Formats: sequence, structure tokens, C-alpha cells
Amino acid sequence: MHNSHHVSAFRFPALHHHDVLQHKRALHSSFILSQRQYDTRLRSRPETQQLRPIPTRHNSRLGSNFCTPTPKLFTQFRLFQTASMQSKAKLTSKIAIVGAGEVGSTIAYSLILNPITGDVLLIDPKTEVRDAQAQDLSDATYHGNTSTRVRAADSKEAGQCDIVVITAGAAQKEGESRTDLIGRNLKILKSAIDECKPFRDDAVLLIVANPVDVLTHFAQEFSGVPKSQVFGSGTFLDSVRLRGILANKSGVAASSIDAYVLGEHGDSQFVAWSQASIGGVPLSEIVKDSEVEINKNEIAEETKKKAASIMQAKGATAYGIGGVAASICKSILFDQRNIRPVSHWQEELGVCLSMPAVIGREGIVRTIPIRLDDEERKNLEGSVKSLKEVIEEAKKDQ
Ligand SMILES: NC(=O)C1=CN([C@@H]2O[C@H](COP(=O)(O)OP(=O)(O)OC[C@H]3O[C@@H](n4cnc5c(N)ncnc54)[C@H](O)[C@@H]3O)[C@@H](O)[C@H]2O)C=CC1
Ligand SMILES: CC(=O)C(=O)O
Repeated sequence: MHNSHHVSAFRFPALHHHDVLQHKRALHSSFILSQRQYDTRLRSRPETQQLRPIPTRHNSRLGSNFCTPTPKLFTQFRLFQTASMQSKAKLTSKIAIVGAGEVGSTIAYSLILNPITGDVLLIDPKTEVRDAQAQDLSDATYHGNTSTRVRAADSKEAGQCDIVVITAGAAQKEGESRTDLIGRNLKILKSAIDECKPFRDDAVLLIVANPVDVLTHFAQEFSGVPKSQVFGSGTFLDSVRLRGILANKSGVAASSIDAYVLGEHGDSQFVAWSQASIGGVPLSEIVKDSEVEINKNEIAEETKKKAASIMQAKGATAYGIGGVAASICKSILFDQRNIRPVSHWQEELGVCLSMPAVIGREGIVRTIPIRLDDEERKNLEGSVKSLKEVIEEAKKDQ
């Protein structure tokens, strides 16, 4: 069966590993910067955001001395991360995790395994649990490959950290949606934020607790911190899930797939299929002559239901968000300018929801005006409508 939503997958030469590399190199060949060229430009911040890569001759022996900016749309956004950015950074930064339950402790664990910060501070009114988590996590630093320390702290110290990750709040019980949590979690959010005040001027608040889009909206209001410095993990996790499914189906690494879930981190989320690509080639072109089944509706549904199916079996999700939140922290601390679908303030729409955004030390550096087709735009309007309804209801209960 062939229709717009049911497309058989591709027989696409570029999807073999070698060919993918060739294809990417072809796309990248005119955009190769030596590390020194890149570093020179990096020093002249903030203008670096506008820099265009310098064309150089393609060197097939690309090693750590070279970085290859992503081609196409985003070259002007300085997408590339370099080893030098990390080695130059001293691990003196501090990340506070407010809410030391399943998710908070898993984020801390990810930060230990991939050390990007000097200290991780755990904050939780259940001080026994908080202290035990700190003790348990500090045992995990013993292997010696990390310089990250984990300790218990109070809310005032959290407000003075570089990043404040907020996971404080109840998790869904079976049969509950994320928005069902608003009554409980809005109160928790307000008290958690009030206790952390005052925030350091350059602190970035990363909201993880659910319903993440609605709580991000209120966190901006409660904290008084500039909106660009308060954002939520949003559909980054859903996009990771989507890419994982597409990777399994196509036999291509998830990192070579560009596909976004956008809108609400919840029931009204949607996949921006019109912008999906593999190895830089639009999915719509790839699927024309293909071998593997890619049923868009099924994949979108599987992506959306993944959290519920994990929770049904083991009670909670933690590792996925642990990795995602740690990766966002890295984008912030190292000013990486990665583009990620995160929940942030949408001036034109009047809500916080996920659209691709450039993430750097100041938080949301800019939103990326992604082109959506008619159906996707309708889906986006659906997300806006349902989020506004939840926000209005929540305001009445305040
Ligand atoms: N955005 C995402 O993709 C994901 C979000 N979540 C959400 O993360 C939240 C936390 O989930 P879990 O860690 O599994 O729940 P949990 O119940 O294990 O942990 C929540 C912790 O928050 C603490 N807490 C309550 N009030 C607090 C306050 N005022 N200040 C500091 N801490 C406070 C509790 O004592 C508890 O230890 C939930 O809302 C869940 O839905 C979970 C997974 C993914
Ligand atoms: C719980 C949740 O929001 C998730 O795993 O997507």
C-alpha cells in the first residue's frame, strides 16, 4: 500500500556506511575549517554566531584537527563543537538538580559519567533521600574517570549555580497523562523556585518536570529570569526516540538522521516529516524507491507512546531524560550552539513549546524558523490550543 502516510523505505546507496560518509563529505567539502581557523573566529564572539565557514580544499584525512560544520540550512549558526572548546573549559561550573528522585539522580549520574561540570548539587525537601542519593552517587565517582563531585545542598546555593535543573514534582501514575500532573506540580514548582531565589544573573533554568511545556511557562513567570534563560527539555527526548526508531528501520546511525518531534511534550506532539532527512537527503526523496517499510503514522504513534509503554512495565522513565538533560547542560556550559528541539517561549504563539533552537551559554540563543507543511502547521496549532487551555485552567487554581 502506498500513500502519503505509508511509504516503503528506501534502496538508497548513500545509506551504506561508506556511501553515507562520501555523501556527507561531498556536502561538507566546501565547508571545512581547520581547528585554528575555527578557534580564531571563536575568540571574536559574539559575532561568531554570524560566521560562515571558510571554504578550504577537502582533506580526506579529516582528524581531530578539522571540524565540519553541518551543511545546508544552518551553516550560519555555527553548529560545530570542538575538542578544544571542552579542553579549554575549566570544570569549575556548578549544576543544581532540584528534585533528587528517579529523574534527578539519573541526570546526576549522566553528568558523572560524562564530566562537564565541577559540582553537582542535589536539592530535595526529603533530606534523607537527598543525602542518600548524594552518598550513592559519590560512590559512582570512585572509578577515577570523573572530576565531578556530587553533594547535597540547599535551595539558596542552587540559585547561585550556572544551571538549575528542575525535576521536582510528581511523576505520572498508570493511566495519567502528563497534563494531569499540573495541579500537584505547579505548586511544587512555585515553592521550589521561590526557595532558590535570588538566581544568579547568568543562571539557566532547565525544566524537566511535567507537564514540561506548561511548567516552563510558569517557571519563566515565577523566577523573573529572562525568558531566554528558562526553557524545558520538551520534545528533545521524543526526537531521540523517533531517531532511534528510524535508525533501526533504515540501518543508519541515529546521529545521521535529522528528524524532529515538535509541539507539546505530550499528546498533541507531531513529527515534522516534511523536514526529516537522512544523511542530508530529504526523507521524502529517499522513500520513493525503498526496501524498508516506513509507516509515518505508526512511527509517530510508537514515538508518542514510548514513555507510557516503559512506565507501564517499570513504573518510570529515567535514563532517556538523564542523557538528554545532561546533553543540554553540556550545550549550555560549553556554549556549543547545538540545535535541539526544546520547549521555549514562542512570541508569535504565546506559549512555550518545542521548536528547534540554538542552545548556548545564555540559554536559548535563537529559535530556528523551521518550515512546516499545512498538516504540520495544523498540528502545531493543536499543540498551542491544548497548552493554552491547560495554562488557563491552572491559572484559575492558583
Ligand atoms: N521531561 C521529560 O521528558 C521527563 C519528565 N519527567 C518528569 O520528571 C518529574 C520527576 O520524576 P521522578 O524523578 O520520576 O519523580 P520522583 O517522585 O522520583 O522524584 C521527584 C522528587 O521531587 C522532590 N520534590 C518535591 N517537592 C520538591 C521541592 N519543592 N523542591 C525540591 N524537590 C522536591 C520529591 O521529594 C522527589 O524526591 C516528573 O514530573 C516526571 O513526570 C520524567 C521523565 C521524563
Ligand atoms: C515521562 C516522560 O515525560 C517521558 O519519558 O517522556
